[in-house]
Parts: sequence; C-alpha cells; structure tokens
Amino acid sequence: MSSPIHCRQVTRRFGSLTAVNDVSLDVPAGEICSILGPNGAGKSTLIRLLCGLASPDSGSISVAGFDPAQPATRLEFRRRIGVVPENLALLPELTIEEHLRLTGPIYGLDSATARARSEELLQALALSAKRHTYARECSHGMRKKTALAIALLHNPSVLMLDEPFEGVDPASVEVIRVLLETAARRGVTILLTSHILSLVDRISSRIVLLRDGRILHNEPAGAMPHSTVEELYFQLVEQPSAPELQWLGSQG
Ligand SMILES: Nc1ncnc2c1ncn2[C@@H]1O[C@H](COP(=O)(O)OP(=O)(O)OP(=O)(O)O)[C@@H](O)[C@H]1O
Repeated sequence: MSSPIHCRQVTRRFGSLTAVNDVSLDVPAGEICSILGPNGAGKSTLIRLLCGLASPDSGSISVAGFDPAQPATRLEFRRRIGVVPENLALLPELTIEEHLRLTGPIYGLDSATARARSEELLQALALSAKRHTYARECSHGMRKKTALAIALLHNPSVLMLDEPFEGVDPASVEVIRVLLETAARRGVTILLTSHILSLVDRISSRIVLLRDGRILHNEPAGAMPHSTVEELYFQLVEQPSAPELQWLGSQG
C-alpha cells in the first residue's frame, strides 16, 4: 500500500520555467515532513499539486488514496485532507466565525460537532475575541490561524500546510506545534513548508530540501548527517552572504 502522500517523477512547468522538477516523495502515516528551500524553490507549487489546486505536466500523485487532479472524487478527497494554501483562500467579506460555520457542512460535519470543534479551535488559537472580524480586516496572523482552524476542523488524515508558522505570534506557534505533534502521534500525515529552521528542527520527522524544483535531500530527521537543520540547510542549499552596502545607513 502506498504512503498517504506519494508522488512519482512529478514535474510542473510555467512556460520555460520548471517549478517542480522530477519530484518523487513518500510521506508515511504519522510523519511530519518539512519541505525547506529558498524563495522560488517550488515548495508552494508542490503543495498546490498535492492538494489538487494545480495539475502536474507529468508524473503521478496519490494523497490519502486519491488522485488529487481527478474531478470525480474531488469532494471526497477534500474531506480527507486539510490544507493551508499559500494564499490562505479566505473570503474577505466573511468573519472568522462565519468561515468555520460554513466549512463544517462542506466537510459533512453535523452542526453540533462543527460548533463544538469551532469553539475549541477559536479558543486554542486565541481567535475567540476576534471571531466577528471580517477576513479583510484581520491581521496576517489572524488570517493564517483562521486558515489553519479551517484545515483542522474536519479532523483530516492528511494535512498540507504552506508556512503554517510564519507571521503567527509566539504563543500561537507553540499551540500549533503541539496540535500538529499530537495529530501526527495519532497517525495524521503532515507535510509543511517553513523557513523557520529552529522550529523545523524541533517538529519534523522527515526533512526534504528543495532547490530549483529538485529534491536535494530527503531523509528522516534522525538520519541527518548534520547536528542541526540550519547546518544542513546552509551546507546543502545556500550559504548566506550579506554584501557590504556602503550607502546603507550613511547620511548625506
Ligand atoms: N502561476 C505561476 N506562473 C508563473 N510562474 C509561477 C507561478 N507560480 C509559481 N511560479 C514560479 O515557480 C517557481 C516556484 O514558485 P513557488 O511559489 O512554488 O516557490 P516557493 O518555494 O514556495 O517560494 P517561497 O519560499 O518564496 O514561498 C518560482 O520561480 C515562481 O516564480
């Protein structure tokens, strides 16, 4: 049986640019797989392909046993996965609470369960007091947490989260970390992207490094040849090199 997240030789091009290049990946049940890479490496494109928001030019994908690009099973597929897409996909004219209220029935939850879970998620993510704020008036962190609450509400078996920690306050980062670790311990398969290497170090059971759409490294976190993810990243992906800008900060 294939892993909950499984793709083989997946390629996606935009004109002459190959954003995802011959990517093969398996994420077994209960793993937290972090995809790291520089801006433009192809991380968000890969997540879009895995959730069926875009189709590959070649290769095969199976997530939770479904082909994400198959229209006939799209609703059933969406009920099995939770997604925080790069653009968060919120509706500006709906409040935080309305997003959760409308999401429950789409996922087939009965209203009592949806209401109870929504309350718990709003509390956990410190959104309760702001529940009546329109998405267009939310801060970036509030929008991110709303998108995460929507992704968790129906208790999916696979989570695909594009930068779930970025832009979120420290207390909420801790809450999200614990929620994801708990879900993974109970068998949920999680794929996330992040640029926060210290957090990735703490949470991941698998590290995937992506550059120019290609996988450079794909190993269980425990099998890393380096002591930290940061060390691995700077060695394999890119070295930071800050230029000396003579004019920066100089007056006159
Ligand atoms: N719709 C699109 N049309 C054209 N090019 C695109 C499109 N979406 C992504 N790209 C290009 O594909 C490449 C990969 O983009 P992607 O957003 O997947 O990178 P990323 O690793 O998520 O970057 P970041 O860390 O900045 O979020 C980039 O060069 C980007 O410009």
